[in-house]
Amino acid sequence: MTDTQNQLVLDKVNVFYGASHILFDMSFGVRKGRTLALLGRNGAGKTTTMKAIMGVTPVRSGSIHYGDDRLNGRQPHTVARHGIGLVPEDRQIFPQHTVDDNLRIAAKPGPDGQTDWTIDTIYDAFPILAGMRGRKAGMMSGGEQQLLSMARCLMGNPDLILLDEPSEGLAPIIVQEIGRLIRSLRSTGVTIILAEQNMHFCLGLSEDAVVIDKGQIVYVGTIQELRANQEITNRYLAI
Ligand SMILES: Nc1ncnc2c1ncn2[C@@H]1O[C@H](COP(=O)(O)OP(=O)(O)OP(=O)(O)O)[C@@H](O)[C@H]1O
Repeated sequence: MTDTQNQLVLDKVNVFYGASHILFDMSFGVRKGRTLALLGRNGAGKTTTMKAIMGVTPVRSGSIHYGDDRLNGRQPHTVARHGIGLVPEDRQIFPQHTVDDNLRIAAKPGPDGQTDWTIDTIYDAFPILAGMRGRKAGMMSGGEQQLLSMARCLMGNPDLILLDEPSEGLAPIIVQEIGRLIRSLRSTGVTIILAEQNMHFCLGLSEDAVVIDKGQIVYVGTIQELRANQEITNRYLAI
């Protein structure tokens, strides 16, 4: 696999929070149109990796490239303008606004002017949201808010989506719905990084996998090879 096939490349990325060294020489690539599972236990550094890509958390050394563009050192809104969308772990919806307003506020064309996702295509893809478009977001269940957060990200017509633990703490029925959505997103050709603690959730959803532990990469390969690698799964993943 050469770097030219990669849409996003992290090369020896180091991140600190104050004096604490959090990510250590993190290097991996994500290929266009593929889904990569970013796996690791609680506190392994998955969210920090996503925040570093988005420009929310500064990178001390190393580089993050998206195609030919260097992302590190750029502001989050500039990274977003390149076509990268984050669905954050804490969802970041506007609780006082309706579902419809939450979606309309997030509407913008993608980096090449594409507008595949509109309020209508979103409601087609997210029938649960269509049924509650007038409801205040703060009055929705956690799972419904997670769907809204994903839908808000799509309203920005991204080429690369960072999904931070979308299944965490949710009822199985909503986890299934989120899995269905990720599968249908994949069929649109979008690139996805899916941060998860749960490898099994990622099995039918991703081709590639990176496992991190204490801010260091301990596995890069396919998810099927990872599944068969008991040494890594037992040691670094909560199964
Ligand atoms: N703002 C912060 N200041 C200091 N340390 C932080 C901060 N945010 C995270 N950390 C630490 O950085 C490490 C990585 O955290 P991170 O949230 O990236 O992990 P994670 O793999 O996403 O885990 P989780 O599943 O808990 O979200 C942890 O040790 C965490 O305590």
